[in-house]
Amino acid sequence: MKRIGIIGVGEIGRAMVVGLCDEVDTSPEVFLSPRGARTAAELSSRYENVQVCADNQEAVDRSDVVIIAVRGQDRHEALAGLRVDDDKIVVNVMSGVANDDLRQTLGTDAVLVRAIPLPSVRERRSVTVTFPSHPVTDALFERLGGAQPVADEAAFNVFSTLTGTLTTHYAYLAALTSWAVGQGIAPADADRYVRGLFQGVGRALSDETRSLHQLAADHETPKGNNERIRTTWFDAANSQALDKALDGLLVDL
Ligand SMILES: NC(=O)C1=CN([C@@H]2O[C@H](COP(=O)(O)OP(=O)(O)OC[C@H]3O[C@@H](n4cnc5c(N)ncnc54)[C@H](OP(=O)(O)O)[C@@H]3O)[C@@H](O)[C@H]2O)C=CC1
Repeated sequence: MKRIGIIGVGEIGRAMVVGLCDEVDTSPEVFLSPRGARTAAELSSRYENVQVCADNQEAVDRSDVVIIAVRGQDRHEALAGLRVDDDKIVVNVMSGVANDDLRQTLGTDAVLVRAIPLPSVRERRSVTVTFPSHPVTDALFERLGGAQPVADEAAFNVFSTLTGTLTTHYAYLAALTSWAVGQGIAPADADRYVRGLFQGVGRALSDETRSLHQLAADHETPKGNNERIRTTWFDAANSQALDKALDGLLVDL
């Protein structure tokens, strides 16, 4: 396994380190940038193969694969003046930052791979979309739950748009809970019930022999309660509003 540097040790940087290092037989050497100092210190004390570097350049120099995981707006400050030799492999996880843009900032001919790791890489349970496919980065993300290379950056952006819907899903569950509380149900009871309900739904998703439409149909009695809510709330107007929001995000990526 290659030596891995991480520039930007926040939520996603931490999730990747934990996924790579926690309870595995062999883990790579990991070199962290110093910012996000508390998280970096915690990770280096937890895993003996993880070290915090004096600066971003040292993290790059000691690594074969460099993961750029700062917020997009911080990239110029984080990367300005950084020397990235052409034999490195750079993984760009910054949402909305194209590889051409990053190449200009870094001024390198190194291989650049975009990736969308999600927080569940922490448990090695998340499939990570990548572009372009590269054997080293595909192997890296296989260790974290799977790699799904896509054909071009346009397809990458479609998947990136899909990842923008995650917190809406949680907010939907919170809205259902609030509605029940409004009907007089104790908050803890409503919360526990909604979580359990949708954990069951989540587990059913792992049955890939059934299409999503089939799964919906299997949960629905004709003219029953589920059909009623689906057709009265997730109606054509609501569905079009969702498409419009997704189209808008895709255009802006
Ligand atoms: N969170 C997610 O689910 C996902 C995030 N991403 C992408 O990953 C990137 C990071 O997101 P996330 O982890 O949530 O963000 P965080 O804000 O949690 O982490 C960003 C980290 O970058 C550090 N940083 C800021 N400036 C510098 C610098 N000059 N040099 C080195 N490190 C620096 C920050 O340090 P400090 O705390 O000291 O400011 C912080 O630790 C974003 O571009 C985002 O689009 C991609 C997929 C999913």
